[in-house]
Amino acid sequence: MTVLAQLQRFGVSYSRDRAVAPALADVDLDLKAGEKLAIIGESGSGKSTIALALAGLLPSEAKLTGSLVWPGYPDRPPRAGRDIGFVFQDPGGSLNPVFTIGNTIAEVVQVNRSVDWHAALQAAHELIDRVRLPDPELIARSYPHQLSGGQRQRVAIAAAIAGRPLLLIADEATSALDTIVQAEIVALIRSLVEADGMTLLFISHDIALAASLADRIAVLRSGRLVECGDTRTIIQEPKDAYTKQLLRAHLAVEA
Ligand SMILES: Nc1ncnc2c1ncn2[C@@H]1O[C@H](COP(=O)(O)OP(=O)(O)OP(=O)(O)O)[C@@H](O)[C@H]1O
Repeated sequence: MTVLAQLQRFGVSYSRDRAVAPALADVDLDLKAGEKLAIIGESGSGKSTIALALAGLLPSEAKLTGSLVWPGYPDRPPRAGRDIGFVFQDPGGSLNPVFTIGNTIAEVVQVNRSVDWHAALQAAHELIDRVRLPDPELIARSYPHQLSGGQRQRVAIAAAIAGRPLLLIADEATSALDTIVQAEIVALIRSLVEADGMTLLFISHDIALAASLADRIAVLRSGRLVECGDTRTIIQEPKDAYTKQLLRAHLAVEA
């Protein structure tokens, strides 16, 4: 597999109240083209910071160290919105409440695919169908508040893939959903990513959920990468004490 993005001794520090706080330090991580990579770790471990760095969306005051390169894109790194689609935890927050679902998705299509509004709306209906929402015509005319949380997340996924991205980043995309809807959304993400040959970065605090989807798992703790390997090895033969702790905590919750 070719490397899509490569982090080497990569670090990010945010300034807060004139103090500089490291959010990531010395991270060495390759994101391979076409893989499903999960990043797991507790709240504040730096997961979203990696996602924002890849998407070029870190705040301008963030201080970067080490390197982040896209070997296949030496002149222009992939751009968020078109080349990189994002799905966040709170679909309500990423959908404009006064736009219909159809207009929201069509706008993303139009911005990224240089088509007229009619074609963009048509593509929006097709995307609504692709994320397996019933009655695309009706959904397209609906507003976000008229949908359930799971349906809104499907819409957010449709908007995220509307620009035909090469990389989809799902940042705690299922955390606000109940277990059954969570499994449905994970299955949807998997099928879309595999059908379109996208690379997936799946960010979660839930090691079991990550294992159900990912080819590889990277474990972050306090801004440092403690372990990274293929999913089976991480789950069956974790090397790091923190990974073992995450697995034990999951088993305790299951019990
Ligand atoms: N814009 C910012 N300004 C200052 N500090 C920030 C900023 N964004 C994140 N941080 C800090 O950086 C650290 C890593 O945050 P990050 O959001 O990457 O972690 P996370 O693992 O994604 O957490 P969560 O699962 O809660 O979203 C945290 O200590 C956080 O408070």
